[in-house]
Amino acid sequence: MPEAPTGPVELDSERAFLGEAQAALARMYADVLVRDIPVIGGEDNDERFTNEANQRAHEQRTLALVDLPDVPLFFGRLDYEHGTIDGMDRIYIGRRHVHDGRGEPLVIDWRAPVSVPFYRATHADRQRVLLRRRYGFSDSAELTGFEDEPMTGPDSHGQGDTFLRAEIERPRTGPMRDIVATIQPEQDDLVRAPLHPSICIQGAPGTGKTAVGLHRVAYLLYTERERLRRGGVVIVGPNRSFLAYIRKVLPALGEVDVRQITIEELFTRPAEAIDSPETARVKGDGRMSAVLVRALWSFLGTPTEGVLYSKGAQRFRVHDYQAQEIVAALRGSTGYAAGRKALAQRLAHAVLVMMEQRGESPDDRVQNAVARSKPVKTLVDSVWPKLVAEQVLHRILSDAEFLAQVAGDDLTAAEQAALLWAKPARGWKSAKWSPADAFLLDELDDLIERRAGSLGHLVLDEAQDLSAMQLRALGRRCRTGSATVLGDVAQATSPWAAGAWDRVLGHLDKADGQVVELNRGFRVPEQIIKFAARLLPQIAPALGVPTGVRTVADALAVVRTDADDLAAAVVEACRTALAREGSVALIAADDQIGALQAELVGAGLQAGLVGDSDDAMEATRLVCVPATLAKGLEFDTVVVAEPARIVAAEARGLQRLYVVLTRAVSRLYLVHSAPLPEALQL
Ligand SMILES: Nc1ncnc2c1ncn2[C@@H]1O[C@H](COP(=O)(O)OP(=O)(O)OP(=O)(O)O)[C@@H](O)[C@H]1O
Repeated sequence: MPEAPTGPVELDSERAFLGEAQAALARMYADVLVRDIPVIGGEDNDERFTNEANQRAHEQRTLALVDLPDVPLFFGRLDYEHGTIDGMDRIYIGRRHVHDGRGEPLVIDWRAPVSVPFYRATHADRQRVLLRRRYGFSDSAELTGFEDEPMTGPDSHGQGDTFLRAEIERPRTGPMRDIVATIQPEQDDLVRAPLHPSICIQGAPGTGKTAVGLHRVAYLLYTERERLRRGGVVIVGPNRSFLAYIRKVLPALGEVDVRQITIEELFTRPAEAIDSPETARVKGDGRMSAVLVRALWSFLGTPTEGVLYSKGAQRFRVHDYQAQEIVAALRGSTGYAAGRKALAQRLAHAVLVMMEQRGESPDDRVQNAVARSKPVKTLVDSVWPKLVAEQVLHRILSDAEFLAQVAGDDLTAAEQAALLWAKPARGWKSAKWSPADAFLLDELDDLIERRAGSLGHLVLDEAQDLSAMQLRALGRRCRTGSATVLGDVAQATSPWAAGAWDRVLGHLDKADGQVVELNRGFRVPEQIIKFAARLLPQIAPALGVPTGVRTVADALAVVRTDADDLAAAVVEACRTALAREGSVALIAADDQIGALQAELVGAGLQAGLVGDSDDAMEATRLVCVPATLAKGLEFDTVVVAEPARIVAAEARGLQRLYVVLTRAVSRLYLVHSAPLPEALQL
């Protein structure tokens, strides 16, 4: 943060206030620790559940009040016109609410309505604010200065920008930081957007999508805590390295109860087989949903015999044509399992009607007994067999004739061929399922027995990579909740990506969601983003060129070497990068990164490998990143080795390169021996 032009006396008094607030937070923490947790006597399920919930709430409240050593308690101040807010002309704004024990607030939560002008007030619309003050802190959260922006005098443009720039360029040392002190107005709009409808944010690299998504979660938990507590909030990210990178943002904002997981972790079936990219693409395609419906319902037969039910000497016959009518009426009008139950009940009901016609007055218990009787069960089992999802999918993937019949016009012959197993498992129980199969099975599970899907809010980061079938599965878990969808179509690297955002929202079953765009790039300096954007006409021609909010001197350097000298040039570039402050990454194709890491270590540099452990990015200042794990990450300086090899590694290699080139906050060194992709040649 810039050293602010402030008088030492005032700075001292601000420091004293910070000390007071810290002492107050410590008291709040101590109060919660000693507070008794209510315990209800008894051991039945309800009581145990309530006791556990109370215990959990207490633990979370305690955790939320821990004073994190490197997170300042407040970052801003607003001086209001007298009388604007009850009893307070000045508020300190921080990550959480701190009070003095007598009900007087010392620090106001950034999410409270009175804090909004900190982010939104302008000279043209100052919202009764007289002065906006921003504080600077050292890495150990020591108050080092402040900068004032009087809102009444002449407009001193750019003070906020100086702060923003300093905050972005503050050297990175570990996981992602929150941006609560410098949220920009266009970001604030999205952070504070209501829970419904869902929103979808398309944004170029570094426009703050992830940051906005996380702050939005914190905001929604503040405004809708009760509603969201019931269903829960889940953040779905592309891989463990990314989740490790963002894991500290919400706790720093006082929110410790949000699950952050990969999509595979949300679905519990272990993946034991691997699909080719083309097979995975077809399995992920939204057209598969119609194929699954047809496949499932094709297991239904037509009754050729009716039911003969005997009670004592009496016989009751439901004719085959009656059974056929019942099956036809039920087919497609209910879930599969519910239809099976309903068939048994309707057949029993037909028997009951006959009993009544013969003068009996049977009740519900009789109907249930008939529904469970052998003749009814025999018909139901043969016509509407009990099924599990695996049985249906096993048949689709192993029986070419069956697949052709249920594929209808939805899949081409080549697509059907891509789906079929080369060596089908003998039975469904011994089949090995791939990651893409998990979503087909999930959809079949739901077609068989519809699930509730009660998540309160779902955040999907890097959503451009999700397939239609993945999105449908996610949407099913959040039927009544809402979603925040974050992504960039230019960064779609998966062969199964679902496509345009309105389609993504449709697959999620949130077609009323609003698509908004962020286009000010905060992370990447202008020179680098312009360079990377030369790939856009090939990878995402519909997108405009993003803008960078900063330029950095010597941001981009391209080094050409012979193939034999590549490793040495990479080591050299990493050494140069390490001479500056902040984090450094070497990014290379997955099949090259290991060898380059060995070269770095051989040259005496400490370099961990992202993907090896959750804390790889904190363990060493220089890390090696396989290109496929770079998404969503950022580093002060990035060295990219051999871009052509990154491009050649996969079908959407140019998109992957675009991701890789846009990871740098300050500097990008490109080291290559093979020619650069044509669009990047200088
Ligand atoms: N308002 C802001 N104030 C300070 N830093 C910001 C702001 N907005 C974004 N940043 C910073 O810019 C960087 C990029 O943000 P983020 O990772 O959220 O972008 P993204 O749009 O998700 O990028 P990508 O598409 O590459 O994943 C982060 O370091 C973030 O902290």
